[in-house]
Amino acid sequence: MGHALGPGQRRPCRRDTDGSRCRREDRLKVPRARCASSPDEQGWRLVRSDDVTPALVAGIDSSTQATKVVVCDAGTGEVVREARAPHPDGTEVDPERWWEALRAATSDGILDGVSAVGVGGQQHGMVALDEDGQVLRPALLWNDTRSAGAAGDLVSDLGGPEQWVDAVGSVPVAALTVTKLRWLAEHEPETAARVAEVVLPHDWVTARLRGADRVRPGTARTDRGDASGTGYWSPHEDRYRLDILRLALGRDVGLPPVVGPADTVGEAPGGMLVSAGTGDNMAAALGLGLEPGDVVVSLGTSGTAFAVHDRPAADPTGAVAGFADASGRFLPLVCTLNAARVLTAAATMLGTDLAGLERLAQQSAPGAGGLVLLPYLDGERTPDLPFASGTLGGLRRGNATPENLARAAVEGMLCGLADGVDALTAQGVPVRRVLLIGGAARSTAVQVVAQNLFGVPVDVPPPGEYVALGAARQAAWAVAAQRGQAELPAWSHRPAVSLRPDDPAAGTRVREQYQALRTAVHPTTRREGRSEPAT
Ligand SMILES: Nc1ncnc2c1ncn2[C@@H]1O[C@H](COP(=O)(O)OP(=O)(O)O)[C@@H](O)[C@H]1O
Ligand SMILES: O=C(CO)[C@@H](O)[C@H](O)COP(=O)(O)O
Repeated sequence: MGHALGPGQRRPCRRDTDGSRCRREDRLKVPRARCASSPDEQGWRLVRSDDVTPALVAGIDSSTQATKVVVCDAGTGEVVREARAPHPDGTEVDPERWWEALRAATSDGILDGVSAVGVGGQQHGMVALDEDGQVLRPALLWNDTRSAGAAGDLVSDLGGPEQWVDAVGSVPVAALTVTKLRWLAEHEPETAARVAEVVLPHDWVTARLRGADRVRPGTARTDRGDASGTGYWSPHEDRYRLDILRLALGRDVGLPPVVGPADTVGEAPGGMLVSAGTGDNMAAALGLGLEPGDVVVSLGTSGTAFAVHDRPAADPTGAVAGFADASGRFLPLVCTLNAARVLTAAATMLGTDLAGLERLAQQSAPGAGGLVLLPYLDGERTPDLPFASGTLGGLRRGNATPENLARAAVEGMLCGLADGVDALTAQGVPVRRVLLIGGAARSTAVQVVAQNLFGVPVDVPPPGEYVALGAARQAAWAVAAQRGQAELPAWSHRPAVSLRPDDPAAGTRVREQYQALRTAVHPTTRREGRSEPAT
């Protein structure tokens, strides 16, 4: 990687080349790897402030579709460099591809001069390692629904949804790691028998950042946020539920220890500190600096609605997952399987691109002339319909236009998340504004529809990689903690575009027609559709 100095190598600082002398009063302390001048007694190297301004931290978002990297000023959070590289499509992937994407994104030296790095990763993915740290099979990702049957079985095995909520805060669906382990035990027993340790995508990438060519059992670390998405770690008890791991896999295997939010888990070969990292939604919460009353609606590969809350969620309907956050609190979250890629699919159907879809959608009216799309194109997680497909309802000769189809796609994607925000409200989460982020939040058509759909003001922060930003903020926190500062560094935020509802009745009508079609097509949800459709 561009940043990686070999063991013992040091990058020269400017003092070495310009021969100037440090004055005591303008010295800063920076980690050892940043500068080749003499160490002081604490092992920090003293360098002139203009040599290290700004002190830099990096955040990595290893998400479903891509790896994104931001490098920030550690003091303010201002992004100074960015890069990205794509991941392969699919619902299972060899973790090596994530590492290759990270190498590609950082190959031009974007991490040069960075003092600490953190990783936010797609949640739930099952990375199964053998006793040598070799990956045993491609990681099964959060959006792989083949473990839906295992999820249903596990719910029954423990005694029902309430028992799951009591144990781990969430009712298992195919997304959760615990169901993937049960699936592995049932469908690939020989592989299951060789598993020595199970880690999550961010745990794996973080361990690789520390320089190892493989992730040997016992070396990876995780955090509360990502651990809470496994289904075998309890957010309210702060501990693994090994009985549940056994229920899924039939035996014990190694799991990464859960470290604290501001902990450092090691150093990269060039000397960068590596922070604990977390799940991507938890990282986004850090990147946005959420306040009580803020609910994030993120429109990436997944759609998520979540908030930072002071107590764990407990929703036996399974709509709200009772996750932990990356700061020591909780992160009640609703996730849909179909978000930004609904728009891509609709654009393909219309023979256009995202810009074309955007134009068409804005030429239609709220309600799309009665055309409604249930956008369950990849099955759905919330509601729990893993093998459902999309449904276009209300189609008439008079409304069969490209404009209405484009609008119905945007409305359908957002209605599922508006239902998600309602589910958070039902859990006692205060909802005073929605923060709209993720790739599809860049779309003006999405913003126009969102404005009246949530019943509260919608703020659209400037386009940015908030997962990576949050991971970088965690890295800055780890650096601060090493200096004895306990608080999460305060970072400034650029102002959001604020959208006030101007026709809430229109939003209500859009949601009502969506709910009517959903009820007609899927009258029950929770236990329905768990069997794969006949082919
Ligand atoms: N202007 C836009 N309008 C609609 N969708 C967009 C736009 N820009 C990006 N996207 C979509 O956003 C998605 C990527 O969003 P992102 O939040 O980065 O996802 P992830 O974190 O899952 O990788 C892609 O599916 C892309 O097509
Ligand atoms: O499963 C969830 C949340 O529970 C997803 O949100 C994944 O964490 C993937 O995120 P993106 O790639 O869509 O950002």
